[in-house]
Amino acid sequence: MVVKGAQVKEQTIFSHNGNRIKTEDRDINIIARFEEPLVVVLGSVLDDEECEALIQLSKERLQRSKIGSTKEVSDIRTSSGAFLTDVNNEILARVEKRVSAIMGIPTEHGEGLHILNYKPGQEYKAHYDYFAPTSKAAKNNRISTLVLYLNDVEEGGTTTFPKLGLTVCPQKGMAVYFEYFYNDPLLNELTLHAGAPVVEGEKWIATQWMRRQRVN
Ligand SMILES: O=C(O)CCC(=O)C(=O)O
Ligand SMILES: [Fe+2]
Repeated sequence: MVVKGAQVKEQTIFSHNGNRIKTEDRDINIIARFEEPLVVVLGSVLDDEECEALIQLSKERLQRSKIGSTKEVSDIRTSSGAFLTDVNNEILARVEKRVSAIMGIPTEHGEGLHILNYKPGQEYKAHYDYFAPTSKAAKNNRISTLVLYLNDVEEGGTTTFPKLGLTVCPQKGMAVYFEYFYNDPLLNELTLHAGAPVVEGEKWIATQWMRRQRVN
C-alpha cells in the first residue's frame, strides 16, 4: 500500500509514473489519469500503419471463417469482432509486445488481441470485464484491460465510465487502460464501462484483456 497524505491508496499493477512510458520500440505519452480505480489515457500507442494492419487482419479473419469470430446476436454487444489468435504477423507480434510492456503483464497472460467493429447505432452496453466470482472463468479471472482505438470516429463511440463520470473519446492510435484487481471490491465495481453507440462513421478497437495467471 502507498500512503498518500491521510489517504491510503491501494497498490496498482500499472507502474508507470511521469508523462511518458518508454517501451522497446516506442515512447508512449500518458495523457490523463484517474487515480482510483486507475484509468489511464494513453497517446501514440500505435502508428497509422499498425492501426490499419490490425483492422486488415481482423477483416481477413472474419471473412475466412466464421469459427473464431463472433457475429453475435446480443443485446449487450451489437458490434462484431474476432480474436487475432494463431495469426502469424510481424506487426501483430510487435503490438502485443508493446501492449504487454504498458500493462506490466506477460503476453502469455493475455487472451490475444480482440478486434471489434461498430457500425452506426452499434454499442457495447455497460459491463465489467471481469467474470462473476461464481463463474468457472473466475478461477483465472481478468485483472486489467487495454482498449486501443484503431480509427477516428466521426461522432459517438466514446468509452464511458458511468460510475466515474468519465468519458474517453476515441482517437486513432490512442488507448485507455484500466485495472480491477483491487482488494477493495468497491474499487473494482467502479470500472463499469460501456462503448457508447456510434452516431456517425464507424469504430474499430483492439482490446487486450489480461488474466491473473497464464492462459494455457
Ligand atoms: O468500445 C469500447 O469503447 C469499449 C470496449 C470494451 O469495453 C471491451 O472491449 O471490453
Ligand atoms: Fe469492456
